[in-house]
Amino acid sequence: MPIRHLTADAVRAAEHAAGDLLANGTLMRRASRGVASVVIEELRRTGGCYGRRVGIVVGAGDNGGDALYAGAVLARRGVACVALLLAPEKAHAGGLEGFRRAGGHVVGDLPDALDVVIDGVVGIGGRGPLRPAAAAVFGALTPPEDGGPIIVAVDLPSGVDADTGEVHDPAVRADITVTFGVRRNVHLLAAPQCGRVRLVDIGIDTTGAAEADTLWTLTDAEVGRMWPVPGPADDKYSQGVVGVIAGSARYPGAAILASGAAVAATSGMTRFIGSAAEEVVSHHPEVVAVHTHADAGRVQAWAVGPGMGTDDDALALLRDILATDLPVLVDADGLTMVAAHPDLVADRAAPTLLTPHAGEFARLAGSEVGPDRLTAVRELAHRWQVTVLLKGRITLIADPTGAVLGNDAGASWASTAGAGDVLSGMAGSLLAAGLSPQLAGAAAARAHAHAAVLAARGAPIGASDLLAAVRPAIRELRGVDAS
Ligand SMILES: NC(=O)C1=CN([C@@H]2O[C@H](COP(=O)(O)OP(=O)(O)OC[C@H]3O[C@@H](n4cnc5c(N)ncnc54)[C@H](OP(=O)(O)O)[C@@H]3O)[C@@H](O)[C@H]2O)[C@@H](O)CC1
Ligand SMILES: [K+]
Repeated sequence: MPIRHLTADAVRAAEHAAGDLLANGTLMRRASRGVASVVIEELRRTGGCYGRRVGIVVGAGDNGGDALYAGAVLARRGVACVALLLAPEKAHAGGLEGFRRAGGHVVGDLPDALDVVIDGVVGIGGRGPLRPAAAAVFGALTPPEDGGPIIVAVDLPSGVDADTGEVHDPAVRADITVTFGVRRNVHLLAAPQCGRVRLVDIGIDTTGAAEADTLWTLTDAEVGRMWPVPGPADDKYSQGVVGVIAGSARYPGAAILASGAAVAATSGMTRFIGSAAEEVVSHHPEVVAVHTHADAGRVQAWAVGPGMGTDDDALALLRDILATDLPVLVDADGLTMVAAHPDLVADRAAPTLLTPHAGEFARLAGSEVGPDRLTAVRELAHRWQVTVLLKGRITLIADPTGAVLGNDAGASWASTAGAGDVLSGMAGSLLAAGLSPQLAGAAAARAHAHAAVLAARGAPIGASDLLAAVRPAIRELRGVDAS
């Protein structure tokens, strides 16, 4: 089952559906025990609980209540707990009483030399950036890498939007985020700001949430299982033939990278059309490369665009390809032409996957992506009735129905010239193998990100290194031990 992320409204609806468990405070007690056990685990990992020091920053709502009840659990374990109340008159009364009774102290300033700071400023009820008092507290902390406390956020790092993941300035940057029942959009969309996300079961049922309130992520195992590999009855044609149109004789790089990635991603055949046909074959002799569409032979899907140029010939070729009833991925120069001639995709009934980065997206949509990337990508896919893969550290893939899959690359090593060409070839290959545009995009994004991490191992890479790591990445996702 893919991992589900919900909007704040959908989370609240699930909490309300829990009835008495919400009303009698059971949900909050479970949530706070979850926060406390994550903090205890962290303290044990670094020497134990007794005599360690935890500071709690408490806001005006139930998020502060979670933090105070968690402080009470910690205080009973012998942790020295202090709480700074940002709005003393609004602090959660039951939580504050429990905290004091367990031996916690309320302070006017956080002391130095804390081991952990708990961010209980705001959760899903927060709006906008940290207010000045909270900003001053977090701004004064020494970063963990310089010996300062680690920051554990309750539900989400305060100052980051629960639904859009917009990181306001200022906002908390957490080392660990503890959330309850189900992940929120923020945990994917602002993953780098959340640190490690720990999900605590509090006994709510979130399965009834509407698709419009849901953002999905595939697990590695799911990507591994859906990756097409040859079966006993397969031949080179039955696995899907992909056609790549990329690069030029003058700039053959995109052609070589995209077709190489298509070869690496699946075992079927790769065809190529373009003026760089000879260069492609010299790098990848298994590619059947020709100069014109008329000579190309049959394919099951096309990946078109990287480095192909935007002149009249390129436009005519793109028009021909998009006029077929085959699945087509359009990237880079292809997107520039589609942005200028939306009629190219307007009447397509066959699956279409557009793979823009933020700049290309703005050209297609007519406005910048903005801070709400999720809504932006959903709207463009709906408006154009195509699947849109918006690239970034967090890649979002929206289909025309509004369903969105997201992929956190986990690192930014793939931010290198030519990496997009590799993604096009991989996703095109998966389209040819019969995956839907959304699954092809999401699976390719996951394997691409994994390949980047494997290739980099802590040092910068180029797209050729990334390409070389595509097979090892697929192997790992499939759980195959190659040794
Ligand atoms: N319901 C349950 O049983 C469960 C709930 N759970 C927990 O409750 C949390 C939601 O609690 P919530 O609804 O009380 O909202 P919450 O996020 O604490 O704060 C909102 C208040 O903060 C303020 N404020 C707003 N923006 C601000 C800013 N930028 N900077 C500073 N302050 C700001 C604003 O107050 P104002 O000062 O404007 O009057 C507003 O009223 C949820 O995330 C989870 O942790 C769990 O225990 C599971 C069970
Ligand atoms: K928080």
